[in-house]
Amino acid sequence: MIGDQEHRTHLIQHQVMPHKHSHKLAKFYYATSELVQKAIETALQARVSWERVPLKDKFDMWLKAADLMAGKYRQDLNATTMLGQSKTIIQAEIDSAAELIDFLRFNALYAKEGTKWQPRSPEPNVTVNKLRLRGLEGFVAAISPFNFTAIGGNLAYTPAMMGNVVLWKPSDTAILSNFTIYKIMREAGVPGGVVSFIPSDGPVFGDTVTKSPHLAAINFTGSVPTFQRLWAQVGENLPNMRNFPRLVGECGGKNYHLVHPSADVTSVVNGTIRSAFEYCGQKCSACSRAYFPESLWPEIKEKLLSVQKELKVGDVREPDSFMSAVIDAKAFKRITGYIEHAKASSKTSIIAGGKYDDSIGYFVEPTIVQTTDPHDRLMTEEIFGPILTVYVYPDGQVNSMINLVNTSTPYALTGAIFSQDESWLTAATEALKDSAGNFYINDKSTGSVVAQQPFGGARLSGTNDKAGGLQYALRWTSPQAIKQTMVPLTDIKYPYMV
Ligand SMILES: NC(=O)c1ccc[n+]([C@@H]2O[C@H](COP(=O)([O-])OP(=O)(O)OC[C@H]3O[C@@H](n4cnc5c(N)ncnc54)[C@H](O)[C@@H]3O)[C@@H](O)[C@H]2O)c1
Ligand SMILES: N[C@@H](CCC=O)C(=O)O
Repeated sequence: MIGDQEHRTHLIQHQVMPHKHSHKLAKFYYATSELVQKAIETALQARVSWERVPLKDKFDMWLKAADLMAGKYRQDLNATTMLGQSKTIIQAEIDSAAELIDFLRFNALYAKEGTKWQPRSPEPNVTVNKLRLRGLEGFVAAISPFNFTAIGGNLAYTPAMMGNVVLWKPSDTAILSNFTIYKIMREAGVPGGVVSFIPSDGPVFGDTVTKSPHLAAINFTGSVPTFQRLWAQVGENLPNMRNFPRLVGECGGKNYHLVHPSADVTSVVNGTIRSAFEYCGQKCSACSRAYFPESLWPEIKEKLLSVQKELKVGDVREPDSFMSAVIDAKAFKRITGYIEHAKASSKTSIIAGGKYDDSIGYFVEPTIVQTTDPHDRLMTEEIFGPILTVYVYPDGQVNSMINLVNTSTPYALTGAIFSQDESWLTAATEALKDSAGNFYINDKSTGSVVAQQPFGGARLSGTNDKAGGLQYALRWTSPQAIKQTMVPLTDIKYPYMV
């Protein structure tokens, strides 16, 4: 949707359940580069009137949208997320209804709080001295991932709330739920052209927006290679740009659970299973590598295996399914490639799961691998699937594990440490300061909540702009300082010369 118009182009995209043979849910049409260009022009025109809408009226629209999402459209959001993205009932609810509503309400609140602060001038002749928060000059390109419906809504609509116009490219595999958000926001009063909803091939969209001199910002969540490519393209096109575009990118992770010999085994087992396997491990925060002490390993192993056996992998419409199919054929191929690596390597053994089947859908068993090599690709590369790799260390080496955890991957998204020894917890928390943007103590590495644990990581995990936090909304403004006096400037002399 560009402005109020629906455009139909050559390439038809069907949104289907990751269960291959299930019904088609909807048809979408991919935008060409010319259409993306047209959307840029429409956005720039819409910007003029959108900027004039008072912030207070925008907040009212956002709160109205949140009410619609909590009320009459809650089932639509949840159902499209379940069927389109293969989320179980509970995983859809915490994402597309709850988290999205929180993003809308808390960002409005934080923006309101953030805009209260004003600079002061001690000069008696200065009648106005203030900071005006403007939208960015140009347009914002919001590029969202498949795995959280709420993230798509946040990437597009938080910049819009702060006065920006946005081109929103949803992920190919989350189009239907994302379009549902778009329609609700229109019903809540957001005018056409403020956010244009543009399903398109990634490179077609990325290449076009990064060539535009009017690109003001990219708000991206997805994988490291995609963000690196966009960043490089912006750099190449910088000489033609009117701005230095603001680049916000939240990317991948290789999230860890580091367990001390004093840890509570039940918390470790339950936290690790939930973090590694909920939504098939397709959360950027999912635990993918675990470090367990030799002394606790027999008990942890027995319990992990017994819980893993109980996890039902099935249709998302069955309430007792713990997880379902992975998102698409490409993901299935990537994930099963890691399982084949685990089978082939002499340093790894599969201790649970390991089977997969794409005859009726892209199903992969929750898989636990034990390795003797803490630098194996299974311990260092983002898999984004239901595979947990475990390294068992001699208890005496617990402190060298801290250094290993901190240095063996290029990521720094989430991590968790488990221990009942408070002095070790204090020392490890300090030593692991830069290893994770979201750090957990005796809790799993997933499950951040908007406004409770603002989310994002550094190193190659992203620019750490903390979605769901106080600063996020203000990131989408270009502040202007205004000073006014009505007293004539009568002289060029400095005060000490008078
Ligand atoms: N840090 C976070 O907050 C966070 C949250 C969710 C997901 N993620 C990460 O996202 C990744 C999974 O999501 P994904 O598979 O959708 O990622 P992806 O990088 O494949 O795709 C993300 C988006 O970029 C688009 N895209 C692809 N190529 C493009 C190009 N050349 N130009 C412009 N856009 C392009 C895709 O179509 C999609 O909309 C994982 O790495 C995960 O860790 C991070
Ligand atoms: N908010 C989510 C992470 C989002 C990334 O996929 C969590 O903490 O589980």
